[in-house]
Amino acid sequence: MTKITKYIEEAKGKTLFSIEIIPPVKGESIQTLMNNIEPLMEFQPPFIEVTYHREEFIEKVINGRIEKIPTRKRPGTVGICASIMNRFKVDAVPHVICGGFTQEETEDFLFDLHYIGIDNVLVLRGDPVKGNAAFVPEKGGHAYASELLEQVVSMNQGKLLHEETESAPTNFCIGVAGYPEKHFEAPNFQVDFEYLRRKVALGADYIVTQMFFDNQKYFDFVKKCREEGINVPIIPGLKPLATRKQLTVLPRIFHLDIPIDLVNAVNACKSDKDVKQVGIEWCIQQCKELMDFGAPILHFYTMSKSESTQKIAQAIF
Ligand SMILES: NC(=O)C1=CN([C@@H]2O[C@H](COP(=O)(O)OP(=O)(O)OC[C@H]3O[C@@H](n4cnc5c(N)ncnc54)[C@H](O)[C@@H]3O)[C@@H](O)[C@H]2O)C=CC1
Ligand SMILES: Nc1nc(=O)c2c([nH]1)NC[C@@H]1CN(c3ccc(C(=O)N[C@@H](CCC(=O)O)C(=O)O)cc3)CN21
Repeated sequence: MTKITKYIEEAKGKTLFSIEIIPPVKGESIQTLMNNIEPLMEFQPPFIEVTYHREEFIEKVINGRIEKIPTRKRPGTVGICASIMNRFKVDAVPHVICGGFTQEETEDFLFDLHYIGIDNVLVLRGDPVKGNAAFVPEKGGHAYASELLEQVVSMNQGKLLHEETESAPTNFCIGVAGYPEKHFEAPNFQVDFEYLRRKVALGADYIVTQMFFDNQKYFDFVKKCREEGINVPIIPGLKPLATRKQLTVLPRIFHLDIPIDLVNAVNACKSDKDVKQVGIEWCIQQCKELMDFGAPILHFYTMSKSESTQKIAQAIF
């Protein structure tokens, strides 16, 4: 399988299209997911990213006592990756997270990916368990994406956690997350930026950004990275706005600003059907500017729904 950085090199400046999907809720048909990916394949994404979802805790009454049961709402990241590679003949890029994994479990997980022919991973810390305010690392696991990244780099060098002898090296191309409007937990932009710098210094091959609705945030971020010697590709992450509720939900979850013109356009809408159209048009405009700027790839957070992304891709590719 091909490395993301190679796809970018081979495109020779042409902007590529990629998508991110989430595994289905357990019990839902995988066919629904495939039916949503299918219409986006005409835009030839070289890869599809697949998110990873950690356990959640549900409360159940067992023998008269309330117990917390760990359960996974969206299992199957590795299986979905394999399925996508088989069916669409594109690369799948799984998210690999720190949360819920010991280092040993991470090592085994990475071997599974390696064995099914995955050569790209997006290395993340991951979100806190649903309902918890703060991220808590697993005992014997990683607390930050940079630590997990070091483990992947070691495996690429044939070094395992506990084996004395050298292992056959893996060959992962490693992506990391970057935040044009800073990560929500970081005390300020500069502090967050220093951690990004560390991730790249340790061997990250490319950056995928958090979503943004104001291109200037991305332009400034890229400029800052280049000035500070971060020279890896910076892939913008885009989410077409789809509901009025997202005007408040997205800033709350992701700590990003929504430009006044977009807010006004959404508030002028009569229904979410109209909001969807506004979201599509806004995103098309963003994409055009990002292409002119020379963004290597436009990466869409589709949430496994194809409609808005398909319309946007039709307008720009
Ligand atoms: N493309 C994207 O933007 C994506 C982002 N995410 C989410 O992003 C969130 C964070 O993940 P990452 O950015 O991978 O985490 P990270 O480990 O790089 O950073 C997490 C937070 O810790 C801080 N930090 C990093 N290293 C530190 C250190 N050594 N000491 C003290 N503080 C440190 C950072 O400033 C940031 O606030 C997660 O919630 C993840 O699920 C998920 C999927 C894609
Ligand atoms: N902190 C964080 N966690 C993630 O999992 C994540 C990021 N950031 N940023 C990049 C991608 C994009 N992701 C997402 C996640 C959710 C929505 C979303 O649309 N959420 C719902 C609201 C969900 C809620 O109410 O909890 C929405 O209606 O917009 C979009 C992109 C997942 N990834």
